[in-house]
Amino acid sequence: MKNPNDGYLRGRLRSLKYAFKGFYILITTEDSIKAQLFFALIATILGFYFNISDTEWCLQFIVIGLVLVAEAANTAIEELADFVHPEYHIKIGLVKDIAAGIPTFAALISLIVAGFIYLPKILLLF
Ligand SMILES: Nc1ncnc2c1ncn2[C@@H]1O[C@H](COP(=O)(O)OP(=O)(O)OP(=O)(O)O)[C@@H](O)[C@H]1O
Repeated sequence: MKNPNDGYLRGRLRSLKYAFKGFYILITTEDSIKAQLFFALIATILGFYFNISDTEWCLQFIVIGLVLVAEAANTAIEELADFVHPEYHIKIGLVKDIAAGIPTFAALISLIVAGFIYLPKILLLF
């Protein structure tokens, strides 16, 4: 929340503090984020193993970021939905289903990118 006594710089620093607080909450408490960080680690190991190019590293990090951002957005929407309406409601169900679609989009795109990067390299092994 905005503090009216804050100047511009102090306001920005306060926002940054809250942003890192959210980041810390996500990486320490959210199982879906932890799972995606684990997959990111596996992808990084694969990247070194197959010696992927600089462009492929960039694409890989972009889709890892996309998936993590999507999971974070899904988490925030779920938290808000549970707070606004903890009881069963068909609209809350719809909101949560749509929110769950966000990381699904990102995951499907990341699978396609992974296919482009790794399939040719894996096929060369046989
Ligand atoms: N309050 C509610 N009202 C109606 N349907 C709900 C409600 N809460 C959850 N649901 C339904 O159950 C599904 C799963 O909800 P939940 O909150 O458990 O999400 P999740 O993806 O399993 O959560 P998490 O990411 O924490 O594992 C939702 O997508 C929705 O269809």
